[in-house]
Amino acid sequence: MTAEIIDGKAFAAGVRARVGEEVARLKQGHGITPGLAVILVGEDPASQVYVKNKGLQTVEAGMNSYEHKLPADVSEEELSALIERLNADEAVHGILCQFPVPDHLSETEIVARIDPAKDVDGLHVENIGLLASGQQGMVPCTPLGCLMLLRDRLGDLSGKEALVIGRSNLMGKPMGQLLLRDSCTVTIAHSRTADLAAVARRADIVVAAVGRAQMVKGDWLKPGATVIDVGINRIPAPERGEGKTRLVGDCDFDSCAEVAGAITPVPGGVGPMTIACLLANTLTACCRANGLPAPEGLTA
Ligand SMILES: NC(=O)C1=CN([C@@H]2O[C@H](COP(=O)(O)OP(=O)(O)OC[C@H]3O[C@@H](n4cnc5c(N)ncnc54)[C@H](OP(=O)(O)O)[C@@H]3O)[C@@H](O)[C@H]2O)C=CC1
Ligand SMILES: Nc1nc(=O)c2c([nH]1)NC[C@@H]1CN(c3ccc(C(=O)N[C@@H](CCC(=O)O)C(=O)O)cc3)C=[N+]21
Repeated sequence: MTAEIIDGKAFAAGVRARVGEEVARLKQGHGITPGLAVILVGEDPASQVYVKNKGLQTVEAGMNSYEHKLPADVSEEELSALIERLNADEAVHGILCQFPVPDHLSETEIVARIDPAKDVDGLHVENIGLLASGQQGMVPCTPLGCLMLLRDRLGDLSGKEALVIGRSNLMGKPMGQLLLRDSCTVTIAHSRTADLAAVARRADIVVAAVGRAQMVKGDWLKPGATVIDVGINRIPAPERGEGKTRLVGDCDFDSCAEVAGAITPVPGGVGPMTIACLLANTLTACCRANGLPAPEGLTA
């Protein structure tokens, strides 16, 4: 069997277009423009690229983008003061602090200071609690993007055996919650899981969020399984020239594509969906802040 390639890049473009239409409607009907503030601490080159892309796509969707670049040695007090200002700013509906941050700052503390209603990353304990208890909050962007791709391919997910590999707060845990909410039978695996290959062989859905290049092999999969590869790993690519690198996922794409029914590529799979869902979450937050119904199909 040769898997269908799930085109996350094209799907994400569709989500962004839909967000753009809803933003235009908000502007016309209510005179409101959603705004997203992104905070970048330090000068990590990969983070700079992501933040730039987020800003460009935010503006493309018709929303306001506010970038706050802080020096790597910014104090916790200064960062907190900025978050307080953004919490109070009515033009700002979403706030994201790009991670990782330098070691002297605490990601937990940063997230705790963001107004939960503006927490478009869905990382605040209030949003985690709302998701875990089946209530409406902000859902983390990457799991939301994965869920959209799965629903699009499989329709109703109820009764499916789903395996999430990885238990991080950012990815594995919320992904498990979302799949449970859609009535999958969910297994969350991690570094202590015994015989991961045997667990994977039962799964109709495999979401890999491990951070280990090409770890999941084709012979671990149930034939026809749907595979969502969240991993973004840069590995040496001497075939492209000396010192060159390329991006690969957590799945060994070639062997997995022989067995899976469908699989997301890296790049061009989950990554673009993350940014599209960030825009969708900002729109959702803006609607809720203004007492308007959030557009359907753009949240979980
Ligand atoms: N496409 C996108 O938009 C995004 C991509 N990513 C990518 O997704 C990947 C995961 O990210 P994140 O969740 O933040 O990573 P973390 O490092 O926070 O979590 C990794 C998880 O994988 C588990 N793990 C590690 N090794 C193994 C193993 N050998 N077998 C089984 N499980 C293992 C760990 O288990 P334990 O808890 O036991 O240590 C941990 O729960 C990364 O490649 C990251 O770059 C992340 C966010 C967004
Ligand atoms: N507060 C916070 N929230 C995040 O959601 C967050 C973060 N910090 N820090 C870093 C991770 C990683 N992340 C990605 C987003 C887009 C792509 C993406 O667009 N990837 C492209 C390729 C990009 C490239 O070529 O480098 C793709 O997969 O096709 C990847 C990874 C969001 N993260």
